[in-house]
Amino acid sequence: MGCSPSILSSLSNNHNNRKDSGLYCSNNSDTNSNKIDAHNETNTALANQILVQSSNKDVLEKDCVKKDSIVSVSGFGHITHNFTIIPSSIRRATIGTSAPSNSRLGHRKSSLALTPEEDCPVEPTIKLHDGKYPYLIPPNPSVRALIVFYKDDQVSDAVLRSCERLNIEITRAKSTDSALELFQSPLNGGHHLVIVDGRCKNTDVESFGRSLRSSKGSQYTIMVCVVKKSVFEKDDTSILSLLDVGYNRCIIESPHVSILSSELRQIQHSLIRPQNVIATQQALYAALHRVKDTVIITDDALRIQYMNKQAERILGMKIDEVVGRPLHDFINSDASVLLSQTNRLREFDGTLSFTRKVQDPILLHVRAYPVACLGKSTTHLILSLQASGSHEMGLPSIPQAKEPRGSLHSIRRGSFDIRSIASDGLRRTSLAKLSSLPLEAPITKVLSLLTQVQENCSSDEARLLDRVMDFLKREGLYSPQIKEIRPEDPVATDLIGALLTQGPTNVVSSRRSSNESIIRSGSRQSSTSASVPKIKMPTHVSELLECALDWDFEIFRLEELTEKHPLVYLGTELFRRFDVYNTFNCDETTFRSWLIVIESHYHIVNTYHNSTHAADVMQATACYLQQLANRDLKIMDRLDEATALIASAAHDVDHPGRSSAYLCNSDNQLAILYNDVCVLESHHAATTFRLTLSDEKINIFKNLDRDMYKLARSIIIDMILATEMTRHFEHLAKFVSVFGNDAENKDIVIKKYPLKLPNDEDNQMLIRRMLIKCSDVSNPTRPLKFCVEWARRIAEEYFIQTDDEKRKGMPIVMPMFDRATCSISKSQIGFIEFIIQDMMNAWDGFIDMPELVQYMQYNYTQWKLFEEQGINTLNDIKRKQMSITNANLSSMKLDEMM
Ligand SMILES: Nc1ncnc2c1ncn2[C@@H]1O[C@@H]2COP(=O)(O)O[C@H]2[C@H]1O
Repeated sequence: MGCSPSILSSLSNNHNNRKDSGLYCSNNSDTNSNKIDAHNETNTALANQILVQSSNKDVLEKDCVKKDSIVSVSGFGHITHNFTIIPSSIRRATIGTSAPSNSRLGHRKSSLALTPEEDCPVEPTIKLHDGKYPYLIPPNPSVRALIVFYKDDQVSDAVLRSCERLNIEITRAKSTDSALELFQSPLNGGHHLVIVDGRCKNTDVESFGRSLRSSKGSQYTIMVCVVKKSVFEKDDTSILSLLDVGYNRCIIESPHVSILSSELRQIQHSLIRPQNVIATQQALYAALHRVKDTVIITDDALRIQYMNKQAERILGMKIDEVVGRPLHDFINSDASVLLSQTNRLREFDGTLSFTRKVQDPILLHVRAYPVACLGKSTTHLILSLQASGSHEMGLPSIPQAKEPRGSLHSIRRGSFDIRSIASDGLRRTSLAKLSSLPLEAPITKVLSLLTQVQENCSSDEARLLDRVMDFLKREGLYSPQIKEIRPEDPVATDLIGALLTQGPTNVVSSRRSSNESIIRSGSRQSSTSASVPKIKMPTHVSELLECALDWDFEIFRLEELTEKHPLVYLGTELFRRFDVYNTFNCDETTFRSWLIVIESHYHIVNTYHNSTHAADVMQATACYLQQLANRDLKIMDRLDEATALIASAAHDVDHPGRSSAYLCNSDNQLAILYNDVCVLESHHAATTFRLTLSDEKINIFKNLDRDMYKLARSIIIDMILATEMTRHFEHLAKFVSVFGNDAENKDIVIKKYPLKLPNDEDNQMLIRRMLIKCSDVSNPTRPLKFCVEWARRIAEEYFIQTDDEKRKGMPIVMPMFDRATCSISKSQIGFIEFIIQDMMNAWDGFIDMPELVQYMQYNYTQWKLFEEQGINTLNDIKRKQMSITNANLSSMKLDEMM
């Protein structure tokens, strides 16, 4: 005889599930139901991820009681059920609390609530967390059944008693008409289960089934038909017909409660619960369709499965036009990084250009979250997109200074306050003027497109676009986006504010044509005739310099041994080790003379910004270069190495021991010369070239041909300017957006670099900038005794500036850096937290020097300890230094320190 009843019914069940599991939310999902073959479990798990990972999650959580967060979803019956987005915290808190098991009529619980309910017959213990993302608990409401039996007999009695046994809430109907009415009742309809007596010849069970299935909201209802045993025994097609009209299951009549109970239990587990899950997933898609984020979901083969309304708007396409098509069809930039990251279940964060239907391509900031719903490899990719340039949401906000501190020095207030710059009319006129010029910058094009969009959108959307355009009109789209500074931490606020406050400035780009990566010999002969005093390298100095490439190099010992001329000695050694003389086709004497002149232009009286700092930065640079070379990444060519060493040696030359802000406040000539913008770094770069070119004897560039000189010059200038702290977050953000920000990326970098980066001059520039930045502020990542000494030196220099400002009645750039009151420990904690930590993590992720992070973490805990112990002033620090020296902590091995 044909198939067994359960096989037949499960076939039918699959069929119906497929029909009902469209990814669209609508009150009649049937229209769209065949478009997407959604795998129910997969989608449910996927939906969990969406709820959790939506970048609007916070908003959703905050707004959970607002009307906006209630999304109507057609659920069981044609009553529209409210799906309330419950904050995960609340959701978790409700787990395990008991809900009344049989909440009967009147107080009907939402069948789609995301909280589990206690009357689950055999609720398996559900793990809420897989370590990374919480799971969604499938809803398990008490089941409500509509029992349609035309007369009472042993079978109907057994059905009713079985329902009772299983705590199934029953509504009875004695005719198909009244059954339909009950099912469609707004108050009590929309049952999970309908059991129909199919034994009576006179009733048309098929047409009842059809009518019920066409009732709104019946797509999740399980329909069961009780038939005579003989129907199965005869090879008759009536069972198939019943299944085809929408019954999920046909069961054989039985007067035995035990048989029927077990049938019903199976139905509950295998049919009703999955339907609940599908309904919940549907609700999530409904919510997703309305969120303001732009969301696209693909399957593992990167075929688009879903995009929400916002994505439709941005790409100018309807969901029907994209579903099933490869994501590549819509991306017209290199998506290999996205692929490689997400294939490895790592998130991708970057910018890609997307094709649109009619308009020009659009640059979108993409966050891609790979999700593994089944097994361990990616099954879905969730893409959250934002118009590039408006992704300040993802970046921390600028700290708000409590009070303005002097003209240029307070942190820019309310830089995110949005003002409409011009009225609509004005804006259009000026754009019209601009577009009549024979020039067009990409940003002008973007603005004019946005203005066009504004004409056809709602006033809310137009206001939002106004904000977007305001942002786009600002200079420096990557300007500092600073982590919020805790208001109770005034020392950190002061320091970070002073470091990061100043208008951004453009950095010279250093493009190199592909055939220029090898240094050609210059035409002029090297000048060996210069009368440079020979520097004798005393034995103890040369012994010390054997460790010139160790991260715990004794820089202060060198300062002492060389009577405060460490740069000449260390520089000569490092130039030699990196074969810079050959790279520049220039003799050692010229380089040594150059070092002497550069060192002599560092101010010996500065406690921090003196030539020992320059030597320290050069040494850190050399360590990084060596590490890159050791890893054979071919990131830095010989010119890169030489210019990096030169830039770091000269990066603070002629530093006056006062900050740029001080120079601006005091109308210093340098501030006048550089218009208050990037004053010190511009001066260091200019001084480097002025000194070098002023005398052939020290002109280390003299043997480079013109092109090579220009290239070297642009790299050096760019690197020196990159040490300007006001653009710290900009450089970091760009670096992280290309190379990621954690150690997990180390292997990716190794693998991708040789393939992807050598020709990519922009990326090369990011690495060079990051390299010098991480050298410039490497002091918190050095062994503790060096770290403390640098902190003491910078604090002293800050104090001297504050003393000076007070004496001259000038605005005080960092009022907290007053020698009488300042907590040096606090300043170091803030400096590490806000400036150093993220940067060093990202750099270690790229370069693979875990000691940087280990020392940094150790030093950080020590500063915390010092703070607790009340070690704050210079004298306290000096005392502490003595004990550190006695304990000789710096010579401890890292693992002993941890
Ligand atoms: N340990 C530190 N504590 C506080 N500020 C620091 C420390 N190290 C470096 N800095 C600051 O970071 C700045 C980096 O650029 P500069 O060398 O011009 O000036 C530096 C100091 O102002």
